[in-house]
Amino acid sequence: MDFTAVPILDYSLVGTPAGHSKFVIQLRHALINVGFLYLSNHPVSQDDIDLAISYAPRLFALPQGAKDAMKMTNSPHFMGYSKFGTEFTKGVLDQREQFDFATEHACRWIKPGDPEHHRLWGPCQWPEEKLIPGFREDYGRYLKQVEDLSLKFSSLMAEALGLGPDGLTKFYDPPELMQHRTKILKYPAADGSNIQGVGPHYDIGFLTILLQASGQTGLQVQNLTGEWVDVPPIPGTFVVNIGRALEFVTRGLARATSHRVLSPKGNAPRYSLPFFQNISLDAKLTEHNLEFPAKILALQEARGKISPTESMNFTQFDTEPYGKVHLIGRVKSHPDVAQLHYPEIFEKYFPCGYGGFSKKAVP
Ligand SMILES: O=C(O)CCC(=O)C(=O)O
Ligand SMILES: [Fe+2]
Repeated sequence: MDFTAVPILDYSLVGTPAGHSKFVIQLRHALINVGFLYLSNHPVSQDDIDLAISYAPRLFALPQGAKDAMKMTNSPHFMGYSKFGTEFTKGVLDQREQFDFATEHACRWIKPGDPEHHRLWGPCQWPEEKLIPGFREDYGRYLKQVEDLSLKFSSLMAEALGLGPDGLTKFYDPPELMQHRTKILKYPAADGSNIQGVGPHYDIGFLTILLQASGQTGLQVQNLTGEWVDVPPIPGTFVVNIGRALEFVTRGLARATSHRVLSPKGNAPRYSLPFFQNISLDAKLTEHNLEFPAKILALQEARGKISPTESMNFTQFDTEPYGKVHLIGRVKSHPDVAQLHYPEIFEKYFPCGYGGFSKKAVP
């Protein structure tokens, strides 16, 4: 049976042995058949969530000059501000404005010849403290809790896939090297039908934890037959989804699910705060062969085929390290940044420049 709604999983079940087993069975179903789930009763402080949500409109309301001072084109690490209408998904302009942040590190690209994806590590661009006092500290505290949850969740996913709780740890760097990414997103309201807030795509890593930070709908996911299913905001929950890297290392057992956001109708913008959990940027995914129990593989068999989709992002895991695949994704999404900082990769993916792409409604 194909899904017509995204399942809700109750994280508080994990607190007792019987509940833990129940949660793992529900998670197995969600990973194999859906690729998306809501997580309720999670351990992230509701006060910190409310604070993070309260900063989003204030951040976008900063004077344009303050936002431009932290523009992403300043940063070879793809951190900072992207004004409305500068980001592409599969060659079509997205209708959103955003700030990108990541776990902060010194840049790991030291000299020519070092892997290019080592330039993804680097400092963030933060707004001046006096313009939005407390934001950096409060948002950092929120992110740390989401990161901790994401790592616990990886362990639960490993159990659900029959690998045991440590079955996925080999894909992660030690904590001092891990770089996770996050965005604060604003989708302005738009008239017209099916305006592309962000186009159909997959996420890259093992999992994404998304906070829908306003009441507006717009997020949709594609089920097995290719129909778009709404994922409306449910207060008190996160949306968790599987990315392409987990799908790759599990040979399709866990489903990465194509999703998109349609611009909200009416007057109010939609805000969201995704947290993209990365694995090691140096990981070569083909070097790890995971063995799954036959009874779990039978569930993949029972799922049947997934209809073809127009989302074909992140296809190079068989030849490139994870970080390089990540970098290629960033180049395609942010060609203006790539043109300045990665001219050779830019040239490869945009041999005719990117000026020809235009606004298009999605069908
Ligand atoms: O804004 C959302 O709800 C989803 C955003 C998303 O899918 C992404 O940025 O990868
Ligand atoms: Fe996404």
